Amino acid sequence: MTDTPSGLDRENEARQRAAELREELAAHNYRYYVLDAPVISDAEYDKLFAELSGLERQYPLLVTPDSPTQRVGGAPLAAFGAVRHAQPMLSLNNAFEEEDVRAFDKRVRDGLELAEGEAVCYACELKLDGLAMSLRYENGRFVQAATRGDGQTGEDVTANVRTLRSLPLTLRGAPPPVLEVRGEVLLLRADFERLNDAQREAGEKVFINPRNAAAGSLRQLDPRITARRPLRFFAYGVGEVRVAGRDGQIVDAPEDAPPFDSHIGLMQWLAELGLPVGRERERVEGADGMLGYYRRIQALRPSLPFDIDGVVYKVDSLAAQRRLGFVSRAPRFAIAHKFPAEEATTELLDIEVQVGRTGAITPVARLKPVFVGGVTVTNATLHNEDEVARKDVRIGDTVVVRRAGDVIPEVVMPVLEKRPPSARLFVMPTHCPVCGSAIERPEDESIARCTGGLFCAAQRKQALLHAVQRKALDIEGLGEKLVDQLVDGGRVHTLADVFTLRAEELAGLERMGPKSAQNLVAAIDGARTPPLGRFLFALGIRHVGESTARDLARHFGTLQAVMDAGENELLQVSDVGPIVAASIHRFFAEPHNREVIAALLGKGVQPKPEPKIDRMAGPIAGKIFVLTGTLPTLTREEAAELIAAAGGKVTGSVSKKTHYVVAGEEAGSKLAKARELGIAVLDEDGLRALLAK
Ligand SMILES: NC(=O)c1ccc[n+]([C@@H]2O[C@H](COP(=O)([O-])OP(=O)(O)OC[C@H]3O[C@@H](n4cnc5c(N)ncnc54)[C@H](O)[C@@H]3O)[C@@H](O)[C@H]2O)c1
Ligand SMILES: [Zn+2]
Repeated sequence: MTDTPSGLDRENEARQRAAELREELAAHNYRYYVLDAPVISDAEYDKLFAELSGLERQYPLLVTPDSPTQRVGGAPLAAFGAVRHAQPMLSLNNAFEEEDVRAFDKRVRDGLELAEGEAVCYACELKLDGLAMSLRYENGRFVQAATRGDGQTGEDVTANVRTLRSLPLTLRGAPPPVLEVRGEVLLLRADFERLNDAQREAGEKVFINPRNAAAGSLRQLDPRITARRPLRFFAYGVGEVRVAGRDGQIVDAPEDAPPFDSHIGLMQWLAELGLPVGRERERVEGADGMLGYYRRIQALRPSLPFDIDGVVYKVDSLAAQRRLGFVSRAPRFAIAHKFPAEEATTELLDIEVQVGRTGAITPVARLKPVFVGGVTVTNATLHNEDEVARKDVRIGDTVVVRRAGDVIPEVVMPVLEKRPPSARLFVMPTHCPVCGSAIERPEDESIARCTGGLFCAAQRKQALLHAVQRKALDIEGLGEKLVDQLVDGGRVHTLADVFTLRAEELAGLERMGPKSAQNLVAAIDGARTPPLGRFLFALGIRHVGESTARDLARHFGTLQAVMDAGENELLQVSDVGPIVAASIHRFFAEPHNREVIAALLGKGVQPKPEPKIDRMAGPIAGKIFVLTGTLPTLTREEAAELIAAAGGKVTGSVSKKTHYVVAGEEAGSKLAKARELGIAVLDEDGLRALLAK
């Protein structure tokens, strides 16, 4: 039996596998589209889908009409009335790699029979990650809303969609007799967080992601529930359109009487009718144009107010779109270029605990390595004990892991269907795994802490790493590995010891050569005169973040003055409340802390006093700034520091209270928001001019 399988055997095998895949995909479709309760990640689904498409390409006879590759979505839920779409609602083909985009451009050019040098114009859009919706307007009035369903027949969700505040019930301008608008219904990320908080509080099920929450909210049998969820709609196309023709007859658009002849023109027209249309739209030329757009949006993705799972490219000319036409389940003139998935499922191998700088014990999930959000993830935070219990995550579970933008990867939830009988509950250890001290959890707090304090090497290491980070003393080259060696070797006990390190002894350590040892000593020397605010931040006083530290420095002027301040004096500082004041006071009352500070001063560390400023003077005093995008010469921290030094305040998000938005290159949604609210927008020069006043 050394023969390779015959062609027939292989085809039989392929037939069997294709049947399996079809069945599996159909089950996932049902869970995803009908129940809004998927059990595998989109990336895994896409993999199965690609496997089936591959088999069907290889053995075209295996294609069945009911194959998921030939159809869209899932069957409509019978509880809703059925709506037959006047024009089918299709899906999109996917591109994952650059080559896929180039191949798409080639297919389009071939389809349009273009000559070598002729480029195609594409309309590029965000691929909104919500659910597809068709809205029907007759003579400018909203009459019906339907989900995509299986593409031919959708669910009648008119009563629910009527509750969307962002949707016009009457169109503006000169609406046509019949207009079917196609678009996406979604929840903004912030609204999703709020919704989940509320669900949690009410002890109800939390949603995996905004898409899932939007789908669940929309397909409610009780419109009053939908009404309470702030769903948004963004248009990206049309279905049936009938306009008044030249001689007053009602005709199909755009063939006979186009009020628009390009996709971009169409979107413009929809916007003029008062419909919310997607943002960040761009017209580009050729494959390079599309790929450039992809990169710009990828950079913007974390700062967008909603989830997107890619971008969509559409041939801009509607005449060209008609010539290209459709394949079974998707148009030939468009393609979705997907971003790396932000969610994936993997196995939870173990739950360990990490000890933080203040002794906080964080359960951390050890995962079977999984590719998510563009990187391989092996650990994910579980926040705290209550969170583990609330999510009901167990060791041995298959879990959904999410890594969005630069955020720390997080375990979202277990896949209960896949829980093995051997799955174990997590038990919070009673003693610190690093120093053996008792772990305690005050009754009214969610965080358990190691009581070892300075005896706990884990806490000392974290405290050191905190002190030397860029925003504090900024000692480059003193990383985790080195701190581990210095603390474990007994060479460094407190921050003060760092300032006694010599190049010769450092050079002997693992991964250190004479050159890097010299550099590190130079970096340590350079950190001897930190601004007082950074020095205070470096001390790691509980509840004292970067900006509070700076406020303290400004208010008191010198280290001694801060150390001597009573709680009442501390309360005079802006944003310092009783808890923070008590924490600061307690910190400086602790003899050990005073000793460390004295030792630091003894080793030549001299915090630079910051000029006291009168927050009520100067043009910027009391003004609220938001920074966005990349400025030509200043880093974000530098700009923030300049603003703070002049008495302004920098916050993270744009609201009505914001006075100025400082925008650099690739500024995203914050800039748009500023424009929307009519807030003054400055570039770097503008900021400098304001500061110079
Ligand atoms: N996890 C699961 O079990 C499971 C099951 C089924 C499907 N899925 C996921 O759903 C995807 C397939 O779903 P699909 O068929 O809806 O395809 P899709 O979501 O990948 O793409 C088509 C949809 O994109 C939307 N869209 C967003 N922005 C758009 C724009 N600017 N222009 C045009 N359309 C835009 C439309 O709603 C359209 O229907 C799979 O790739 C998979 O990731 C997952
Ligand atoms: Zn400990």
